[in-house]
Amino acid sequence: MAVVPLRDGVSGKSRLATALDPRARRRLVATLARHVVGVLAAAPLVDAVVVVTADVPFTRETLAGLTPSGQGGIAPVTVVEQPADRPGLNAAVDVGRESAVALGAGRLLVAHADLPLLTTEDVAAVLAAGGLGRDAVVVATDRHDGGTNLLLLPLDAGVGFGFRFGTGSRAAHVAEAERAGLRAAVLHRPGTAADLDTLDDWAQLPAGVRERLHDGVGLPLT
Ligand SMILES: Nc1nc2c(ncn2[C@@H]2O[C@H](COP(=O)(O)OP(=O)(O)OP(=O)(O)O)[C@@H](O)[C@H]2O)c(=O)[nH]1
Ligand SMILES: C=C(OP(=O)(O)O)C(=O)O
Repeated sequence: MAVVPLRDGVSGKSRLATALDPRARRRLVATLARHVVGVLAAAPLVDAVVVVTADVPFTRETLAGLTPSGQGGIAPVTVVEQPADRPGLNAAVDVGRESAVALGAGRLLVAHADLPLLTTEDVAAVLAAGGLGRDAVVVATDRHDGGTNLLLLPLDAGVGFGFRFGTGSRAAHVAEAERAGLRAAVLHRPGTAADLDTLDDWAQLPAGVRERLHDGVGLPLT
C-alpha cells in the first residue's frame, strides 16, 4: 500500500514563497500531488493509495477524478485526515502506517507529493529494490543524496521502525533500519530523486516538465 503525506493548501512549499504567491503555491502543490498520486495508483503492485492530510477539502479537490470512480487510477485512492493533535510529517506517515496495518498490507511505500518526474517504472524499481524476500527497507534519496523522497518498509518485520523524515533523513532511515534488524537499500534514480522544493530544484527540471508545470503556476521558464 502507498501513503502520500500532503501538508495542506496553504502552508506547503514555503521555500518557494519568495517566487510564488499563496494561490500559485497552492496550484503547484495540487498539480504535483495529482501527478504523484496518479502514478502510484497506476503502478503495478500498488493496490491502494492513502493520502494523509490535515486539509481534507483541499486534498479531495486536488484528487477529484483520480478517485476510484474516476478514470485516472487503477488502485483506489482514499483521503485520511491527520488529527490536529498529531501534527508534522512523521506523524502523518505514522497515521498512514496505521491505515496500512488495518488493511492488512504487507509493505508500506511512502512517497512525497512533490516528485514531478516520478513514473510507474520508478515505483516498480523501488518495490524491486525491496528484494525477493520483501525484507529490505528502501530509501530513495533526493538529488542531494541527503533526504528521503520515497521509503519502502516491510510492515511485519518493521514494526519498531521510526520515521525520520526531515534534514538528513537518508542516513537516519538507514540507521533506523539497522536498529530494527532490517536490511537497507539506498536507491538513486532521476525520477525518484527530483523533488521540487526550491528555485534551484525548479531550474534542474527538464524544460518540457517546466513548461507543463508553468501553466497556471507562473514560475520562470528559464
Ligand atoms: N500530512 C502532512 N504532510 C506533510 C507535512 N509536512 C510536509 N508534508 C508533506 O511531506 C512531503 C515533503 O514535504 P516537504 O518537502 O518537507 O515540505 P513542503 O511543504 O513540500 O515544502 P516546504 O514548505 O518548503 O518545506 C510533501 O508531500 C508534503 O506535502 C505535515 O505536517 N503533514
Ligand atoms: C522531508 C524531507 O526532505 P524535504 O523537506 O527537503 O523534502 C526528507 O528528505 O526527509
